[in-house]
Amino acid sequence: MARNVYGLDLGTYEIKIYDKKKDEIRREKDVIAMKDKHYVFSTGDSAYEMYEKAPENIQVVFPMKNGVIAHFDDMQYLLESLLKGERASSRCEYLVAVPTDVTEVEKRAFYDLVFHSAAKAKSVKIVERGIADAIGYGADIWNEKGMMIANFGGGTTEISVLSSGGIVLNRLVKIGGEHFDMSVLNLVRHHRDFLIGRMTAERLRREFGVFDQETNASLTVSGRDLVQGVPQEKAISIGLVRAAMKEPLEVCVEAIRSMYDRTPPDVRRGIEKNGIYLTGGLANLRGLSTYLQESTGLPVTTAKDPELCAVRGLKTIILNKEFRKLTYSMLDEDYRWLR
Ligand SMILES: Nc1ncnc2c1ncn2[C@@H]1O[C@H](COP(=O)(O)OP(=O)(O)OP(=O)(O)O)[C@@H](O)[C@H]1O
Repeated sequence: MARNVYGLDLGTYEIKIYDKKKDEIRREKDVIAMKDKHYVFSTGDSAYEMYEKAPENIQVVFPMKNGVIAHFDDMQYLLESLLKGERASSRCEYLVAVPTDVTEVEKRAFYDLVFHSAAKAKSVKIVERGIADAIGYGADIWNEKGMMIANFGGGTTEISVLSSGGIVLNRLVKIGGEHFDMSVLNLVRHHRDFLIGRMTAERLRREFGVFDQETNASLTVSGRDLVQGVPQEKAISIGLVRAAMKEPLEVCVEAIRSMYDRTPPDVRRGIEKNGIYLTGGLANLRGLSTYLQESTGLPVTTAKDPELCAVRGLKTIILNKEFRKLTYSMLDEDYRWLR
């Protein structure tokens, strides 16, 4: 049987898989629900639906934390269940996008995860996620002499400066959608004595965004009044949500600024011309590009379906031989030299 090739973008919030044989991209929440800490109850989107609603004996676990694998066994189970049907068939090839600014051990964990999840993996190749993102964005990575990609994801913000097909600078900031949501949740609790769930905080963040829009808008959400201790509905103002997002946003902007300052002058000229390319699901956040443009003074453009940029890049690499040299195996003797 002909072997299949998969492209894997294992995100903190969502797993995206490109299946070459079917020529389709699948996505599933990176979540697993365990019953009594031992038995898998559900995985992916259905497990995410249970978050904050499940009975006490069901624990909803997020196997990735800040862009790296935090619960190896859970992640392995999740990946196997997403790739089920393939284990018994022919030996498959895998191309995995990994963040650059992580330790060797964390990077190796991605490799081991895929190699041991799919029993018959013929090969597992790695590509830096910043590169996959740039290719998925549609950038001419071989000839472009300077570009900056900022991937705003669920648990991280990865900023990469690329030139002539390689990464010049990269930084993984451990702030993503979940930190914005926790910040909203905490501010609402302190200012209104009102406890909301993380999913409600996400809803508020998505609704209000970070820029534009009328300033006296509000959204009524359910939660628990901490003074009376009873469930209630309260209107949460846009001002409170925006105030909560200010601090994490500023950390990301500061990281972009400092990377830009460290960029070599010739590469900088390219960034001045092209501006910043925004990718990752959080790039959908209303007003984010305008906010970044105003605070960095650089032009900013958002990718189409920004959360799928990296996996689209994996697809392009898999389908085009010329991109293969951007990938490497962690088994290569000269792996360290390659970095
Ligand atoms: N339309 C939208 N508006 C606002 N936020 C959104 C929207 N769509 C997705 N998001 C947010 O994007 C984040 C997920 O993005 P993405 O799928 O790129 O993350 P990930 O790749 O799983 O995480 P990471 O890259 O940090 O490992 C979530 O926090 C989600 O709330």
